[in-house]
Order: sequence, then structure tokens, then C-alpha cells
Amino acid sequence: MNGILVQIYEIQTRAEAERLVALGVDRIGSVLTSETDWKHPAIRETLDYVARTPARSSLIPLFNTPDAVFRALAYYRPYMVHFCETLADENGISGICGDLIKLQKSVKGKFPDIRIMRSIPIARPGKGNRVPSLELARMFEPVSDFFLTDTLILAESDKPSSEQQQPVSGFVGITGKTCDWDVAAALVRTSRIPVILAGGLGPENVADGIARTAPAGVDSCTETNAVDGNGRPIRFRKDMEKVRRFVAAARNCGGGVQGN
Ligand SMILES: O=C(O)c1ccccc1NCC(=O)[C@H](O)[C@H](O)COP(=O)(O)O
Repeated sequence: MNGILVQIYEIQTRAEAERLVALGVDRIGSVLTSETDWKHPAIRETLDYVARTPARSSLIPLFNTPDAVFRALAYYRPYMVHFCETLADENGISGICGDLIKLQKSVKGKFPDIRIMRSIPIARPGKGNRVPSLELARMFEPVSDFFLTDTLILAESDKPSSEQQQPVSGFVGITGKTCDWDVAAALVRTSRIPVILAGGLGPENVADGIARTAPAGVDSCTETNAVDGNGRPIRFRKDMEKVRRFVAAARNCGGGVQGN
């Protein structure tokens, strides 16, 4: 048994959050998919419910216009806001990073009680050196409370940019694929803030991921989702048995360190 944090996305209803709390999940993540259609009483009810339990909420806005982010944080009041922009590709660091660092600083100023998680893009195994993940971490560390590793799909040479290769264009995540764990381990070793390992984790590989990278926590979305008749993950619907096995595997692997 260890003190590793277990975080599960994407939870949009109180009913699913109740089941995750009962399974011992520490962090329950919800997502706002649209800047214009951002106000969802059912999602707020989910976060309000989580606030009354030992678990903590995390909220991803899939937009970054400052006023829209501030409006959403004032309405939902999450324990943590989680930013997931791609930040880089094989051509280097994106020009948007300066504005995103400014945004995170403003969030810290306006909402000092809300923690900030920043996803750090890491390429697929064996390709980690093609993305400046550790450099990005150094840039964002002063304005972040947690990092989350996530898998960046690089573009093949004849395809449009990496940004457009992600499941949600411009954002890193929900690929169902692992990242380069050597880079994730280097991030854990060199980071002053806790690192959550994510990207393609499920009940079968989470113990390996912990053993290889020694993170403060682990995160899962795709590999703990329910699947359709063709075996494809269904977004926004969890398979509670997979979540139960994920929590058990993470807790019993003997690795990990205590985060907060
Ligand atoms: O959850 C989303 O809708 C989302 C969309 C775009 C970028 C990131 C997003 N979620 C980020 C998460 O933290 C997921 O839990 C993470 O990507 C996990 O990856 P995976 O287990 O491979 O789905």
C-alpha cells in the first residue's frame, strides 16, 4: 500500500462521482468542452458534491481566453484548475506559452485558493527527445502547483501539424497511449512540484508506470472508460470495474510518494 494519488477523468455527473468516491479515487476530473457553452449546472453539482467528500475536484477548461476562464472558475470553484494546451511540437515551443504563463499568474492572483495543474506534453516511447518537455516544465513551474505528463502525438512528415493530430486539436490528452516514461521519470526527478503520470494508463500498466517513473500520482481517462460494441472507448462514461482495478493496482504496487 502507498500514498499515491489516483485521479480519474472525465466525470460530468454526480452519480459517477459518487461511485468513484466509493472506490477511493482521490481526484475527480471534469471537463468544459466549450467556451460559449460553459455553464452546466450538472457539472457544478458534481464539483459541489466532490467538495463535501474526502476527494478533490479538478476542472479542465478546453479554452484559454482569460475572461472566459475567470468566469468559469468563479462559477465552478474547483479545488484545482487543469490546463492542457499542446505547448509544443517537433518544431519547438509554441508562441502561445507566454500568454498561458500570464494566464496562470492571473489565476493565482484572482483565485489564490484554486491550485493549478499544467499538462506537460511528452512524445510516444522512444521519441521523447523530439519535444522540449523538460524545458516547458521549467517555464511553467513557477506558476503551477502540479504537473501532469500527457502524450503528444507527433505528426508524420506528410501530415498536418502535430497540433491537429491530437484527439482535441490544440490540447494534449485523451490519446489512450503511453508517453516516453524515460522523459516522465526525468521530469519527476527534476521537478520541484509533484508530477502526476498520465497517458494511456489503465489497470494493466499502471503498476509498471509507477515503478518506472515514481510519480506523486497517476491519472486515467481512456483506459478506464466503458467501450462500445466495437471496443472503442466511450467518452464521458466510466467502466467502474476498470476503475476499481486501476485503484487497486496503483495502491498495491509498492511505489510512489505522497503528494498533496
Ligand atoms: O478530458 C478531456 O476531455 C481532455 C481533452 C483534451 C485534452 C485533455 C483532456 N483531458 C486530460 C486528462 O487529464 C486525461 O485524463 C488524460 O489525457 C489521460 O490520458 P488517457 O488516459 O490516455 O486518456
